[in-house]
Amino acid sequence: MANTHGSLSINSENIFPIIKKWLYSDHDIFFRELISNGCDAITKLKKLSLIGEYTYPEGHKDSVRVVVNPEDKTLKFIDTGLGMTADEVEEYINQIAFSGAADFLEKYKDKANDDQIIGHFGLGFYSAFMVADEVHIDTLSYQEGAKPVHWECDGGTEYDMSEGTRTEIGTEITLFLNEDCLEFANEYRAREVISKYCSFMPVEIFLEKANAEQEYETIDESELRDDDVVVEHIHEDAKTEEIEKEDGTKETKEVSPARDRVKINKRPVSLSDIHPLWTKHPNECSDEEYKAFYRKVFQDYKEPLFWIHLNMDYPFNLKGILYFPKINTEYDSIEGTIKLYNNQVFIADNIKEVIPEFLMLLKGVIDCPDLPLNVSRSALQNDGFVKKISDYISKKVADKLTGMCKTDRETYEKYWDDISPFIKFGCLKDEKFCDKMSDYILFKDLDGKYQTLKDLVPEEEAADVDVVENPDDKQEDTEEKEPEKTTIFYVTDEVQQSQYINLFREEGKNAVILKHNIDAPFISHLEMKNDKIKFQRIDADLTEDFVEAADEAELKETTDSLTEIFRKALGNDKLDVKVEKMKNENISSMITLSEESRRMQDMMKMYSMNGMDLGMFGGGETLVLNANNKLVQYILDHKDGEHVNLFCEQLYDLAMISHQPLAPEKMTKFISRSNEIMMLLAK
Ligand SMILES: Nc1ncnc2c1ncn2[C@@H]1O[C@H](COP(=O)(O)OP(=O)(O)OP(=O)(O)O)[C@@H](O)[C@H]1O
Repeated sequence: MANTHGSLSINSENIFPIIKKWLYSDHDIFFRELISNGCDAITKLKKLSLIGEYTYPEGHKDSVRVVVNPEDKTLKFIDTGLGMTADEVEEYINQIAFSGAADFLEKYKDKANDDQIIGHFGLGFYSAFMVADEVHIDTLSYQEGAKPVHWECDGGTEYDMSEGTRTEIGTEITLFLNEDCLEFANEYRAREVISKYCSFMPVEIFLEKANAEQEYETIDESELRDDDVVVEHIHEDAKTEEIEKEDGTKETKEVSPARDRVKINKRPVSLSDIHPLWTKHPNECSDEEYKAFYRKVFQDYKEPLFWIHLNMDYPFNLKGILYFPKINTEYDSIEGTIKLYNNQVFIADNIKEVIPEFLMLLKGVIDCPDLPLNVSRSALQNDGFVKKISDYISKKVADKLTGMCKTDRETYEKYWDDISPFIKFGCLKDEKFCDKMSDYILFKDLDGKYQTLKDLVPEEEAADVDVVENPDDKQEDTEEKEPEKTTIFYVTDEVQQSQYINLFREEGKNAVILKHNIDAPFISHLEMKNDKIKFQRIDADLTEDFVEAADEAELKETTDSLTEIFRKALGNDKLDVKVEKMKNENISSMITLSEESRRMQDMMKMYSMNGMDLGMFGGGETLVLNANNKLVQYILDHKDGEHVNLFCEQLYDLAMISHQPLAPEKMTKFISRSNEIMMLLAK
């Protein structure tokens, strides 16, 4: 072949400085591009062999070898693929790849940040110039009579091509690293990058260091494989030990038998697992394999709760495994990772255009060969196909969860506390998911029993509820009525709200426990979707079940007196006081705060900045005093008594404590007042 010198067919004077600058943020990506080109070439040759166009030489083994050479500052990528003829180098490298790179730049030159390009697919071979001043290709095509080709380019727009010296079919790409990128010739750095992008590529990948000293390992002769290079056969004699018997005599015992061992050249270990678990059929995978895969990929040594294996061929190809990790109760700290692959080539973590947002709280891998990846993220967002993938994934997750709830309720309940924040978040984010899940959301009650919304609000009851709850409320039929609602009582803190819980229990009533941050927005969402239900925290109001019927006039009089006494004692003339005759006479005082006010306060707290005065959002609480309680009666009868102020303050604080945590200065006062009261007792 005649030596050629040519000019690459692009307009720009020199695209390489642009490529370098452009893709600076993750310029380790050239590893992926070059290794996946090698894998593609190997796959193509395999196909040719399958259709009888090519026969592999004896002992052939597919591999991509990456050879780092820190002394020479080079990096080589050597594959056993189909290679290229001179014409092909001309076409694929000089013309197509360059125009690909030029197209790429043309398309994205106005985009401000490179995050908009998924994985920079389409840049391919020329990504090598992101780190190298000069690149050589040495290739030999599988085609009969093909001559080896040597190609080189020093990062300008000119290349040289001549006959090469390669004798094995395949391609070797040599990068002469520029000074800024010498790190990539470091074995450990190279290993790190290859592990990041190529852990599951479909071809074995071996990393080597040029001129490294040969390492050895010793194995049993029975384990010897054909491709091992034997250095030495070693016969090990049996090992014996002398032991003293009970009667004092000695005996020689064999501790390990004689064996034949072989010293061999250390076997290279592939950096890629060419059959990742997601490519297998779910029936072929054991629980242990799923767990081991999880540990390996996510470096998480806590066991996942369970997993969903996605496996579909139609209408698009998608495989993957989603794990539900064990989380703590604060959903803010859940940090998931969904790794996206395209034909076992890693693309990126957490691409929100493809993976539904709420699923990012999980950990998992998704391989979708049909994804159009050489487009910008904004284009992906508007791509109907991508939306279908995303919908499919969330549908599958809902199916798995509902299926589990139906067929294995016990396990579902066992996991519920861990998975509920995730499911509730999903319901807030994805209407379809919410609709599918709505009958499978569990509510844990005060007895630790799990119930669905249907159990809590049977349909007939919801429809008839006006008869039950509001017998007097027979409005004119013509007027449009608000639908009557069933109230579901809930507890957010079992310790703090224990006084109310006890009241509920005494009356044989139940409540559900909703103590996670996500529950507040979640119940609002449920109320919005279902106009027959209303959630009310257990301390929002005293329901009629807890109080006795009383003479209204008498109660009003008592209320007026107690209001005056308490307002004076607490120095708060806006204090709301309500007096009730409660069935349980041991309760002296309680705080109620209407559901609406409390939710508003909680919301304000959540959105308020640090250091913002929350005092302005306080208030609205009502102090409920029990007219049946002896201490309250004492106060009423001794309003000018010596210690009445002390009692009033203490009663108020005691009521407040079971409603919300006391502010620091109030807590200090409460403690010193308690001491004072004990002192009085001691006298
Ligand atoms: N190691 C290789 N062995 C054989 N052919 C190769 C090799 N590397 C590149 N080629 C040829 O050069 C072409 C251009 O490569 P390049 O990496 O630029 O783009 P691509 O692989 O087609 O697409 P992508 O953008 O997805 O990488 C390839 O399509 C292939 O035909």
